[in-house]
Amino acid sequence: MPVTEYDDKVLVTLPSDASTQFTVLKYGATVVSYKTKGHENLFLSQAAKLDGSKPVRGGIPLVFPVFGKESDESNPLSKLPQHGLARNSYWEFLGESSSADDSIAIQFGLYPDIANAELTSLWDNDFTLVLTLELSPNSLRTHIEVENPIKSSKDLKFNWLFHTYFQIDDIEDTFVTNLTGSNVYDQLMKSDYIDKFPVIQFTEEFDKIYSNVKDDIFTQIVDRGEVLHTLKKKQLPDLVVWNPWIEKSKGMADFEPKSAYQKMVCVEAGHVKDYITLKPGQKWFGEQTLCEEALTYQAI
Ligand SMILES: O=P(O)(O)OC[C@H]1O[C@H](O)[C@H](O)[C@@H](O)[C@@H]1O
Repeated sequence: MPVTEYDDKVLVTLPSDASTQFTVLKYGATVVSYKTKGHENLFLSQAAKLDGSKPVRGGIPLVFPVFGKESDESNPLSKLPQHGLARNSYWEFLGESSSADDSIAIQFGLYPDIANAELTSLWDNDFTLVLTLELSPNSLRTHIEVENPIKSSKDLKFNWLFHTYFQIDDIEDTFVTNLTGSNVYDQLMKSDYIDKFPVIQFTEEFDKIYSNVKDDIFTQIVDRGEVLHTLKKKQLPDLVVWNPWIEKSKGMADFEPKSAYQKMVCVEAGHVKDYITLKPGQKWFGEQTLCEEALTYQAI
């Protein structure tokens, strides 16, 4: 059975090989597991809340309409908590959207009348989100379409980000490639610069936004020369790279075991350096694909 719906989640398996599969919670439409031939690609904290009591610490949480916290109090988005309301709302499961000979896709929708009411009361905007999750033998494609409904009375301004937690073997043997030459904003140092290093390595807490990364660049997570994950994207110009390291891990109650910072890295594709603006009736889409590619160095 390629698509199995439960009360709180949906399990999707590849028609030709059930060990290639993903599981997505209806809460936040959060993918919490993505396995390729039985191998788990995503990190999920052992203390992650999967009961809808708080956003999931792991998998692929969805960030909308704001990345981080908007500090300008004149901006209505400043009323929302960090990373907005998509990851802490129950989405509507819309069923199977397509299936080819060896791929299968399902969709979820989110709109104000089913979103987290406490948060939509703080941010009074109309929106229609349709998330498509497509599984193929060697990839998981996540596609988001955002619409400002024609009946809306105002422009829709928003960020979007797939907050992907990748599982790795050892953070100190891991690097992230193909972001050399990008504009970087270091969220810890609060500084902007051009990245000159050939690869990203990790020796401490790391929290940087790489911006204006072209869609033909694909980012790879590499462990001692072996490519663990490849991320491709469309219409998502920014990549956030984050590892909480020791102290920040200690400060997150839902991050367990505390040593797990060594087993994960977030590489998050999004549009976060400025807001996308849609007039009533307009649509936008963004897409990421987690796939398998040989080690490929691309000059920026
Ligand atoms: O704890 P959360 O709200 O899920 O945020 C977790 C992390 O998300 C992103 O990676 C940000 O760049 C980090 O600054 C933030 O700490």
